[in-house]
Amino acid sequence: MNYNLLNTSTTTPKQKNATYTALKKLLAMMSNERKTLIMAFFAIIINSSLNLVGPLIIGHTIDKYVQTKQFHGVLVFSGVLLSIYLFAFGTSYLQSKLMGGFGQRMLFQLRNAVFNKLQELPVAFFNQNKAGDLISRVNNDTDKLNQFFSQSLMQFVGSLFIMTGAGIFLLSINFKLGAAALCPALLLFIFTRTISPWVKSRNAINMKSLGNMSSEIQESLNNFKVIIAFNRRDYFRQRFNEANKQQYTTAVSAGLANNLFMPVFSFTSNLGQLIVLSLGIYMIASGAFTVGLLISFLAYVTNFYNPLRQLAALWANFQVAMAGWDRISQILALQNNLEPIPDSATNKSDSLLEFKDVHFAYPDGKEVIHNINFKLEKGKTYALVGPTGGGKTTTASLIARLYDATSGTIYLNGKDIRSYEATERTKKIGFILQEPFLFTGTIKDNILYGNEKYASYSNEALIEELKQAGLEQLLNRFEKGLDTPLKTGSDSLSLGQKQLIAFIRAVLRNPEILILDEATANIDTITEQLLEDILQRLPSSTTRVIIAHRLNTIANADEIYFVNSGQVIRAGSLDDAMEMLMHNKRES
Ligand SMILES: Nc1ncnc2c1ncn2[C@@H]1O[C@H](COP(=O)(O)OP(=O)(O)OP(=O)(O)O)[C@@H](O)[C@H]1O
Repeated sequence: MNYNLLNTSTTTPKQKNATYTALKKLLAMMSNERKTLIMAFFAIIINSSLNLVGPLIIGHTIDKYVQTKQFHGVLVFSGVLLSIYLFAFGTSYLQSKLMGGFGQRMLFQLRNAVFNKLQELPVAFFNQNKAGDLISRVNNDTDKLNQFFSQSLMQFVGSLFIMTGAGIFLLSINFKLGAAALCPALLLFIFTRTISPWVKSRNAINMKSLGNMSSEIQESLNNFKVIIAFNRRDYFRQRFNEANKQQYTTAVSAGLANNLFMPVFSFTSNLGQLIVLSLGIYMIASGAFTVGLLISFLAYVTNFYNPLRQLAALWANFQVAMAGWDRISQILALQNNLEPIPDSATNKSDSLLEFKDVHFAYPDGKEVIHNINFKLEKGKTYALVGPTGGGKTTTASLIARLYDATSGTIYLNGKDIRSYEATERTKKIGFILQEPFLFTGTIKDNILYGNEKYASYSNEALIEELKQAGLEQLLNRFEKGLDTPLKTGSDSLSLGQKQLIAFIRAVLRNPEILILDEATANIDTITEQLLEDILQRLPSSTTRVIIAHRLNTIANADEIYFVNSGQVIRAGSLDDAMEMLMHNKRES
């Protein structure tokens, strides 16, 4: 499955209905907000109606009371107008409050939905996408939608309402003149429909480049030590400058596209007035129309085109929001291709773990594992040795089902490894990675990560368990023991210390298969010996898979596999493995 979001744009012109489909999906997510939306809708309709009657009352007051100097009537209608304006203020406030709350709840829900989806996706997804771009989608793109919904949607509805009212008045006073006045609006409609996909694509490109810029910032912040050590500040400054420049260009282009609506809408409004004026004067001259009617007609044309002009700005916001939604829905539409599948009854294996005719290629790369076959038995220790880039980590990743084989089958306890639920599989297989990742929290939080069995244990009870497994000596190396605070990305711990915590975490889970991928590479020889003793004390049924470059670490292995150029060969003894490594070195 292709997880590369930048190669799966949903904004191609081919997908004509993409906006509407996206909108429908978005509204479906908001189904529990129906009551709020209906209330806000009525508030804006009442507000718009009040705004429509205002001028009528003013006209009526002038004609009936001002011209006849009946000041009592003027006073009464001023009071009526004041009440109307106060009521309009109330409905406008209510609408803003409802939609502001709705926007924030939607933002909260959307960010949760996108983040939860990210948690579900497999390693291949994260290999193919940059963290900076993903952060931009979770933060910026969701906010574009919030802005549209909290600020623009109901204005959109209100403007549409006033415009429709004015349009009906125009057509009912004089159909022919009304139709002529509305003609430019038809042209405008065609123009908007034609240009909208282009405007949306400008906005999509702009958001993509914003994501790209976030990736640049993220990369340089993550690797600041290397940048400083190699004095590459200029290089990153230049890369950031380029990304920023590109962002500037795409933002200008999107801004121009968004702002194109406004002058075009103003022009059509003026065109409408001009048509009414010229035709109206002609009709007055031929006796078919009156001056009074022409004045009210012009007022309605203004009432029709003014909200239309406002709609232009709102339409641009809508395009920005839809481009954002496209980018969000790309993530939401992804499926984890590592979901459990039904187990096929054939070709069962009698080993603890078996690779049968396994081939593997990374999603966007060439094949790196070629037709490998090997078995792991219960309780034995296996070593994977071989040159850098030979395929050891990839083989281990396949055992842990971080990826699925491109072809062939991997059996765990005789069942296709793909048929296990993730919780069951991760309980059986423990993996200590080359670069262990620790979360913000304490050592206790980190070693109990994903371990339900000990989640409710007190420190004392947990220390007792650690003692049983021989792990307490490792914990004692940290001043505050279980309560030692850790910070993500902080350098308060050495790599070796991090490896120790990852080791305790994996061993405490008591997995059936424990994979150590260069897990002791940064640990001193004495501590390494201690780890070796702990490994020896694991239950006799535990199978160990050790990947190591230092051959002394695999001296106790029952079986050694030589992994080179995507092939896994049984190496025999440690001496044979050494010979294979030396031979490989001489050849390369
Ligand atoms: N995420 C990835 N995407 C594409 N190719 C990858 C990825 N990870 C590894 N590879 C490629 O797969 C091949 C095997 O890599 P692997 O990490 O399995 O080797 P290794 O034997 O563990 O190396 P080392 O001893 O350096 O850890 C290499 O050619 C590498 O370039």
